Amino acid sequence: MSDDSPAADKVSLRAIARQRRRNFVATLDPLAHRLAFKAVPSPLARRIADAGVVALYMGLDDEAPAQRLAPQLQAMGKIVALPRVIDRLGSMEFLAWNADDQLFPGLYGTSHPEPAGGAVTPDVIVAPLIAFDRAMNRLGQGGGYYDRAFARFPDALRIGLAWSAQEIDMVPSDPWDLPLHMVMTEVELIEALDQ
Ligand SMILES: Nc1nc2c(c(=O)[nH]1)N(C=O)[C@@H](CNc1ccc(C(=O)N[C@@H](CCC(=O)O)C(=O)O)cc1)CN2
Ligand SMILES: Nc1ncnc2c1ncn2[C@@H]1O[C@H](COP(=O)(O)OP(=O)(O)OP(=O)(O)O)[C@@H](O)[C@H]1O
Repeated sequence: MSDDSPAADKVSLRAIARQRRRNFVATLDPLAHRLAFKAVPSPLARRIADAGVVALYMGLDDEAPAQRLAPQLQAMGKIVALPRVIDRLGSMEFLAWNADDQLFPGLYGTSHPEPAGGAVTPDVIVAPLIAFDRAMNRLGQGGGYYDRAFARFPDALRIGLAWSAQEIDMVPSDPWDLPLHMVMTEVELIEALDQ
């Protein structure tokens, strides 16, 4: 693989973008951090009006804390789900979750709801990311978990959640990468132009 392949680009971009995210979160005003990502903006609420199941994720480290959207989504009548990593090869399922349900430790330091309830089909997938661009490309952890979930649930609305500092000029795109429909940051909601 040559050094200018998208894969090599992605590896170096991940390191740069993770560092930028870390610096941004470390210097963010604590009150601004505490208030971020708590409310579902009205254009998003309208867009997901007919959705039954919304998949969030439990924010790790400096990730945008998607779980904070859960109470409002539940008040809107949505079933909230969280991912469970099934193996180290990229398989993941989504499990229904109430904000007060216990979580269990999973792979890669993640935590997930009790699997006995069975997997659900998401109408909306809120995805973590390392970086995004205005063309709605998403750079993830590199495990291909969300790429595969997007491919498996092609009708789901794909929403990236990120701190504004995670925007970069261009995320290299591979053939399997599906663009996001929306990106929500602590300051704006970005919608794909063609949807
Ligand atoms: N909060 C949160 N939950 C999530 C994800 C995520 O990015 N954030 N995932 C998003 O996919 C899924 C799996 N999580 C992952 C988390 C970390 C790595 C990781 O650190 N990968 C290494 C390389 C692989 C390895 O260590 O074997 C790396 O990027 O250096 C991979 C997947 C499901 N749940
Ligand atoms: N739909 C798919 N089916 C099978 N493999 C896939 C699919 N999408 C991506 N992959 C594989 O996943 C790997 C990681 O892809 P990539 O570097 O784009 O991850 P990412 O989008 O940054 O990470 P993630 O989706 O986990 O957050 C690649 O090796 C790719 O071949």
